[in-house]
Amino acid sequence: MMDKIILNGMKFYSYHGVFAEENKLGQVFIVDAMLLLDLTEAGATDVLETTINYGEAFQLIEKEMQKPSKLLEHVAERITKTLFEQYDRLQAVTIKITKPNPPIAGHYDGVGIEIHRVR
Ligand SMILES: Nc1nc2c(c(=O)[nH]1)N=C([C@H](O)[C@@H](O)CO)CN2
Repeated sequence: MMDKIILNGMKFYSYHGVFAEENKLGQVFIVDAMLLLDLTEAGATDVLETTINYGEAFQLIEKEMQKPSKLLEHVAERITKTLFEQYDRLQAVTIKITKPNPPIAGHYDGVGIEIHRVR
């Protein structure tokens, strides 16, 4: 079982979507990220440089969320690519993106996607 760094419920106001109104008005997105890596060394040494700084990971995710895409799948793949490029120690990642208020009539908590990628 792999160790995890978890960033849950990150909220961003962004402009992703297949409809022009979404690209123009924007909406709230919720991102959950799970970074899988070995945390043994950080646990033993108490040194930040032996792990992934989740504050820095947040900023990388925030930067990707600011670049508009049509599909949530594309946003999630961009986030994954950035994290793998930035962190050699990252072995796998799960990214979930939810739109709580998309332009879809009905009652629901949200719609979205989740991807899991292994290096
Ligand atoms: N699999 C997906 N389906 C849809 C997406 C998406 O990103 N992935 N997006 C939309 C619209 O942008 C949505 O916000 C409103 O219908 C539709 N389906």
